[in-house]
Amino acid sequence: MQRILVTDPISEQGLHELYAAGDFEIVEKVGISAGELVHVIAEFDALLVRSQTKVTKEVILAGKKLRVIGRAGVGVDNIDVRAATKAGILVINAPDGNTVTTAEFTFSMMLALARHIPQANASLRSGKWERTLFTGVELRDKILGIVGFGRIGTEVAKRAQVFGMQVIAYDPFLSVTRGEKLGIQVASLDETIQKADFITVHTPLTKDTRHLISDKEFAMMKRGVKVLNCARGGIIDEAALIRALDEGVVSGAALDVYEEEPAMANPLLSYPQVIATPHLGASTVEAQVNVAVDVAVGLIRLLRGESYPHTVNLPALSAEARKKVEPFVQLGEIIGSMAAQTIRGSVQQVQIKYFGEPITQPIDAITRSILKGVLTHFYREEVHLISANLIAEEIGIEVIETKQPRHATYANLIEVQLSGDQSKVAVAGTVIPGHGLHIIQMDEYSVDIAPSEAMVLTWHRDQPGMIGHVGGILGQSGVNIASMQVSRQENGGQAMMILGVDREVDAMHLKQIRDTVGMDRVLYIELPIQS
Ligand SMILES: NC(=O)C1=CN([C@@H]2O[C@H](COP(=O)(O)OP(=O)(O)OC[C@H]3O[C@@H](n4cnc5c(N)ncnc54)[C@H](O)[C@@H]3O)[C@@H](O)[C@H]2O)C=CC1
Ligand SMILES: O=C(O)C(=O)COP(=O)(O)O
Repeated sequence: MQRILVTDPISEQGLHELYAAGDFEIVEKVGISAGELVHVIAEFDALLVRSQTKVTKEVILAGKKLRVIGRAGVGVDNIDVRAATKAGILVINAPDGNTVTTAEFTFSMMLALARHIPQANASLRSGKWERTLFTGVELRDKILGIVGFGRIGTEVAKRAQVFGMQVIAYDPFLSVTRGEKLGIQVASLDETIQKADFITVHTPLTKDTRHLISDKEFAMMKRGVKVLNCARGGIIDEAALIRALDEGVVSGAALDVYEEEPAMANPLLSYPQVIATPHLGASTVEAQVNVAVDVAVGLIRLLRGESYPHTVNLPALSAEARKKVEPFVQLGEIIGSMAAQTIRGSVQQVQIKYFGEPITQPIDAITRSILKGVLTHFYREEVHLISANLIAEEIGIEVIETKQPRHATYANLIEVQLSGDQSKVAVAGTVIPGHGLHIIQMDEYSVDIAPSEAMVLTWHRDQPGMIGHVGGILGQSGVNIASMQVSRQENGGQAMMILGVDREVDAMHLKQIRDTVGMDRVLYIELPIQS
């Protein structure tokens, strides 16, 4: 039975999905220490977290059976996604379930900031009646700068417009056309923060967004600006924010997230102009049910070998798309593997040429599979579809893809050309409906053979008796020949033979074949054929 470990508080409904599935063992260890997590993770197939659990490289390396990490929420910055990718572990999240909740929360913070509600509440409770001290500002006619215009940024903008605010936004993926449609101004980061009266950030925390708002940016802002961070601690540089508060550039800040959480001793908490909450953005009953159910369903589906749309480190495919692309994915791995096993020396470049039907498919899936086929032969650790691109990048293999709508002869064709320090090799294959996968080109040789798990390849002189001789040696070794193709460049010139065999050919008999007069090269290869 597959085992799922839950280490953060997940709504009952989400847990119910997991228990009700019936085919998993669920272990709840909320609040587990980092050390204990590293210790126990080896026993689990899946891990379910929110933002408290730090899924570090150590946890991932210790998770020998781990296949999926589920994040009940959006941000995955508490998970070492790169390490998970390299280990072939899928990371999934639940990005839709808490969008409105977090946008409503951000808006509540903006109103609270504009009207000093938390400070006034604390003042009255301490026995004071301070009406003039807490004079606020209207949101109407103010400019709201939104940095990061994804799901949450968009929902915040809609609410701001209803309050009569003008919205200006910066997001590298936000087009002017979309901005016009939504009635907002699309601008650069600098222009956004220069013009705004309120600035709110809604990007993920990445190496590019860490300290996106720092001293240089605060220096550009209007004096008296109010800033909000209900996205991730670290997008706004906290030390720079302190300086901006001290200098009076920032007149108020609303923070839900911190560079270090829990934020027990954060100096920003001592500033009366700062209102602060303990990472509550997604904490509504509704959002917690949504994200927990979404990610629980995702874990169940993926552990059962089905698909889930919100995969962080592997493009998601619908069941229908998967079915269509599957034959090309299989073909890709086979020809990648065949090319890798036939090249002499190392591989520096993988050139993939797609013709016809594959270009209408999610090609990333085929390319990953080709790389898996190539790298499995060279790389010391297991290569997965999830890790293939990253491993190729890390070991410095250049990957070039070209796409042609048509091929002169075949309705679909994939060619993989490997170039290395010593040689080059090209293998091409096609999928023939009703007849499966066919290898149709091996370097300059045209062939037509269905790939099989075990194959013998020979390069030799085209001369009488070669086929019989090789067949005889294989027969003596007890290896049955299941299929065969011979191809030559010219009569009496260079030729090659590809044989599908029923089992492995031992070294002694391979040497006998190799020693045949006129034989240049002999290889026994094994291909990743899926039954
Ligand atoms: N306080 C809380 O409890 C919650 C916080 N969050 C945080 O909010 C973030 C955003 O969530 P969603 O809107 O759902 O994600 P999203 O992926 O829909 O939107 C993020 C946007 O940021 C943009 N972006 C990325 N890099 C950027 C850059 N350098 N400059 C400007 N824009 C950039 C992206 O293009 C994207 O449009 C999450 O990553 C998470 O960290 C999310 C939910 C709850
Ligand atoms: O979904 C997100 O990114 C959040 O920040 C929510 O975090 P949480 O699940 O409440 O710890």
